[in-house]
Amino acid sequence: MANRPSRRSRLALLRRAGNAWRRVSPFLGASRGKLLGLGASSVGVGLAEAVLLALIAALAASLSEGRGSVALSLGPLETTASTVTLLWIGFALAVVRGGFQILTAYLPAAMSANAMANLRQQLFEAFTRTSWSVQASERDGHFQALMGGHVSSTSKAIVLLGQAMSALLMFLTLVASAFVLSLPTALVLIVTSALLFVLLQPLSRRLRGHAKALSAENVEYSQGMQEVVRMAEEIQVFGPSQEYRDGFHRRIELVRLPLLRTRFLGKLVPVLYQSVALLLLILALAIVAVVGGDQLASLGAVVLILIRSVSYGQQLQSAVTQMDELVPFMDRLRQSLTHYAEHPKQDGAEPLPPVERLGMDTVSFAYQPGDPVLTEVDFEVAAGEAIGVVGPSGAGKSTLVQLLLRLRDPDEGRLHVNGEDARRFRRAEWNRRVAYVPQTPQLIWGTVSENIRFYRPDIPQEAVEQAARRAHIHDEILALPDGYDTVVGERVSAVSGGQRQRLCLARALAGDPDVLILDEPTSALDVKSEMGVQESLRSLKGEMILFLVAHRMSTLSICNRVMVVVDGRLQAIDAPQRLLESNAFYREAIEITRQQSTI
Ligand SMILES: Nc1ncnc2c1ncn2[C@@H]1O[C@H](COP(=O)(O)OP(=O)(O)OP(=O)(O)O)[C@@H](O)[C@H]1O
Repeated sequence: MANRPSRRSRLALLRRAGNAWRRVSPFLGASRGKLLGLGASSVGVGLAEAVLLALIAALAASLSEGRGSVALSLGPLETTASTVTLLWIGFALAVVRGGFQILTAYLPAAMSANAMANLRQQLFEAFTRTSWSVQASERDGHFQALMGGHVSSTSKAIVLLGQAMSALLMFLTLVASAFVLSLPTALVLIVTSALLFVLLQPLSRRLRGHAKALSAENVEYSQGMQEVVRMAEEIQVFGPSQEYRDGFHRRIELVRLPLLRTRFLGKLVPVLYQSVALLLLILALAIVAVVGGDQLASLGAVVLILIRSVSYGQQLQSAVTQMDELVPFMDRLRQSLTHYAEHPKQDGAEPLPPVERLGMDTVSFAYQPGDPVLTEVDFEVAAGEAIGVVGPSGAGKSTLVQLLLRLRDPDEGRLHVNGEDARRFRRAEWNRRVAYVPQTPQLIWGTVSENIRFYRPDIPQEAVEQAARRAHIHDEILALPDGYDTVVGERVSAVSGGQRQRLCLARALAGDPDVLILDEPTSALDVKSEMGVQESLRSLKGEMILFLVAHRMSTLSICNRVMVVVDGRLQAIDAPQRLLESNAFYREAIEITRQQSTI
């Protein structure tokens, strides 16, 4: 029973090493070859060093005694050579060791840089391939935190893994050399290292706990930071109140404490290791002196090997400790990658024919089980129709749009195109034929042309300009300082709100879609800009299926039919004139609009 804790501790050490390896190895990818190279170079360093140390000890002994030749004892190999020869051999060994050492510095750096680039690509790919429901459920800043801190922590862990492996192999090579030179020395080395790891176990465990808290707080902090940038304009307008400042300061404080604890313990463990190791060494040397007897001849080499081993042991301990700090970051990164991969966008295999008819068959959808947002929605529209979508706030209009865009799939029922289930068709073609202009369109940092083309290099410049003409923005683009080459972006005021809306309309039209969905296309616009967008839509009518989600009833003037969505149910879908008679919500909304326009 008495030796139970220490056995458990030793097992814990093995577990820690295994855990670290299990966590880092999935991120190694193509770097495994480099890891093998690193292992080989480390053994090279260790061997060169062991022989060099024995040589130095022998040379020092012979020089102090003023002899011209040196009796060298390397375990079973006993030889005598001139001092000059041994000096040359020593010189060569030092150069060889230096060469291996350069490799042991280069390989972890290369592994880390590759891992950082690969991980970012992997993460980016996983994020873009995952479903909209997963992307939409993440808080702002989560992905940025993963791409930033978590990826660099993981690549740092790879450097540490390399360093740990190097230190371990050098340590083992020295232990093996010590076995050859002196059995008691080797035993002392093994016992000392085991004791050190056991003694430092509790501290390491605490360090892992603090590091986990730090990772969680870091994600929170990044999310908050993201909000600071995203809401910068509103904050400027509303004024950064004390409450806002206090909230952010609290976030900064929450990171401070686990950071302090993690950093402190991270530094303390190696320092303690050094002190305890030196104490144990003195004890060990005393034991070697007592039991070593005939080994005392090689005492110089033994001392040198002990000191070097302590240093490698310390490097190993320090690398493992630092890896412990990084484990939570790697865990979170792996969990996110798995989560993204487990929820891929569903795709169909068949090519999408031109959309003649589009509709829903008794579609129901819920974000949370048991809390339906759409219930048994049933309709069909034909090519060329313009359909308005109205309903009170929170009725489910935007959700309906997301289903039409195939960003989300119905829980029950089906979305159908030309009578076929939409899920059968390839998503890439759907994305091209079913275009969308969101409520608050976003511009990318790039030229006007790049904003309209939007990463679809197959769209020629003529099509870009044609789309701009159809969106009634071509002339205004030509009036910009560099025309289509003018750089615009989220915070560049080169374009007004109305122009931005029409630029995004041009973006949607550039792919020559069969279906165009506009979410509140004019809600944020002034009257003149609204008229511009209305004009564009009027000219598009009949060319494609148009869905106009609208709060402003004036937007509906071009619609053949209007859908009224109330409490997630499609209350009616009919011609505006008929709805005036048959639908209370529609009649009331029109009446309010009329009253407002006569004010
Ligand atoms: N991502 C989401 N997760 C959970 N619930 C959501 C989500 N998005 C919307 N909802 C809920 O679904 C319901 C319908 O929202 P939706 O945005 O579709 O309505 P809407 O008619 O477009 O509203 P508005 O006119 O105000 O934009 C609301 O109760 C809303 O809170």
